[in-house]
Amino acid sequence: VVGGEVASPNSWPWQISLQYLSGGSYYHTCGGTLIRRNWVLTAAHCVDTSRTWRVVLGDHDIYNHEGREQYMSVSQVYIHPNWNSNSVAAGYDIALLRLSSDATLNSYVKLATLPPSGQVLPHNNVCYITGWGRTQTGGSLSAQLKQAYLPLVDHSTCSRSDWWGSTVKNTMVCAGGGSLSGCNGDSGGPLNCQVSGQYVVHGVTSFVSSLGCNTNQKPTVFTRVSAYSSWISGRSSLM
Ligand SMILES: CC(C)c1ccc(NC(=O)[C@@H]2CCCN2C(=O)[C@H](CCCC[NH3+])NC(=O)C(F)(F)F)cc1
Repeated sequence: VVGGEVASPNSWPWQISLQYLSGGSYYHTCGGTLIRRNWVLTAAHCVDTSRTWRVVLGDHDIYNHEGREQYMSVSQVYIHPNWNSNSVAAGYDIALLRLSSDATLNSYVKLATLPPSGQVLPHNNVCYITGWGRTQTGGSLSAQLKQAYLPLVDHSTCSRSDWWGSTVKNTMVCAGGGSLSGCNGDSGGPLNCQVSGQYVVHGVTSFVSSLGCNTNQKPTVFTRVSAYSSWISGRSSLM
């Protein structure tokens, strides 16, 4: 997350850290969202390599054990069947992880609210991106979970030729576009949008400009969760 601030600990209790095993240690690579006690929503591009994954729930500082964490192993990875790793512009950048056991829900770990199928929010809707991603283009990951206010950008604006043009599809959501943005390592995490006073996870962080995370008129682009409701509910038996 470029700009914004460190979140109050566990204030986004559905945010998870997706980590992979390498040389006996686990490393943060992506974010994700807890949607059922044993299901996590993330980005396909996060998990399209075969690795040993773990999901950390209730985390704040990814480099320090603070006692609220739950470390979950992943029993199955379901990448959207239409995902093509050579074409993030085609969309389908969404995946579900089945956890080997159920999360314990408490004040630090809660299930996200997902939008109704097809819901598209208005331009400038209040949204926050959260994640442990780089804090500057080419910078390092954030130790503590960060949040940044990214107003929603409607499709007509986001698909303007001097914005993302035809790269952005209707199955995506744009937010920000100024000096605040997501950045590498925020992938797969939630775009938390305020709807009737409640935060709803409307996006899965997908891509930013390769010219720089907070490139003007290149908002952070998210997979639109409401475009994949039936796939999510069908796969995670979520009705
Ligand atoms: C569709 C095409 C024009 C296109 C648009 C944007 C990009 N962006 C990028 O490649 C930048 C540079 C580092 C990773 N990255 C990204 O945007 C990666 C996803 C890459 C998926 C493709 N392999 N996503 C993130 O960094 C983010 F924002 F989700 F945290 C690449 C291609």
